[in-house]
Amino acid sequence: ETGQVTASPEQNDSEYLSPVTIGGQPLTLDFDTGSADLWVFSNSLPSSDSAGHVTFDPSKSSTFTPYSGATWQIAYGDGSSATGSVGFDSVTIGGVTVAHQAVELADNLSGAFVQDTQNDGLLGLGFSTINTIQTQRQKTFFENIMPSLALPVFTANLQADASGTYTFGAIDAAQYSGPIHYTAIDSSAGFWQFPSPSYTIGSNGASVPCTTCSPAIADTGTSLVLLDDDVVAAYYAQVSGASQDQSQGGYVFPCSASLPDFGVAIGSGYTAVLAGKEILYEDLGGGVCYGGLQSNAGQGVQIFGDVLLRHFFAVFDGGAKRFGLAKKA
Ligand SMILES: C[C@H]1CC[C@H](NC(=O)Cn2ccnc2)CC1
Repeated sequence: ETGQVTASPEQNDSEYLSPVTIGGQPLTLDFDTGSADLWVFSNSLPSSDSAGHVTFDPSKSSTFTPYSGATWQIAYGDGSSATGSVGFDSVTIGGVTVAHQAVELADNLSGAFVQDTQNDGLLGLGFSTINTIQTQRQKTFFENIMPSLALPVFTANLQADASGTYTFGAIDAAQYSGPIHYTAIDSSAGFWQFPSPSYTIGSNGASVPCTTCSPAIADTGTSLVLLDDDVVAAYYAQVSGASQDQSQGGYVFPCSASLPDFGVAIGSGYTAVLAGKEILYEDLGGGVCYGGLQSNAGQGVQIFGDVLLRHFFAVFDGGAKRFGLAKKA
């Protein structure tokens, strides 16, 4: 079987939200390849937290079964967090159903989630080695559905300021053109992780090999591209007027600045290039703009988020354990 759903951007394309049905109840979730928990706003949240959100009410689902005693707690790279209880229910995405999916019910969450009222929770598409359910971690939707899919894959075709697509079980030829450039992934840390041994700056920028470059992860749940400090410093050294602004939390530059192209190696065979204008992430006002490339704060992994992914067709191959990028159709 195969399934397909829309991926609708929030402001600044900061995240993408997709429709999911849980126990017959429709919710809108952020599909996140950088984590492995499926959690939802639930009716056990105080109304001050759930106001404006759609909440899942297990008592209204005829197929929900509690996982008594199980708990979960997650913290994300942006400092947001959530905790709660667990049950199992039927989860359907684009017509594809997992009958007994672990569904994590939030009964406490951080302010960032409360304020983001279009988001009713997250659906992790990473590997279940990093699922946070205790005392027995549970599989992701993709791991559960994989054996039933025509192909053991899902693809992400995110768009800039427009609705895109997640597809499960097929690599839709209508969504890309030319070759898919694959790299093997190492899932041992729970991520779609691969080496990124070089980068390029400028339109005919020579490839700069970096033996010390941290491995990269493909992370649909992160808005920006978060790079090793020396790489991001090398980029903004080429942007006149750029500076690190602690109050804005990263590199800013005059909105009128000329931005060089930037390319990152996807494994050792392919460099994914972003046009300079795609590095302008947000206009902060007063002629100051915030960059889409920022530091990973020495996390030892480079995080290739939506600023990169939305310019390509991305293939997450769970069967062959590989990740690929292609030009969009
Ligand atoms: C080391 C990496 C750090 C960044 C992590 N990504 C996220 O936290 C994405 N996310 C989801 C909700 N809010 C943010 C992935 C691991």
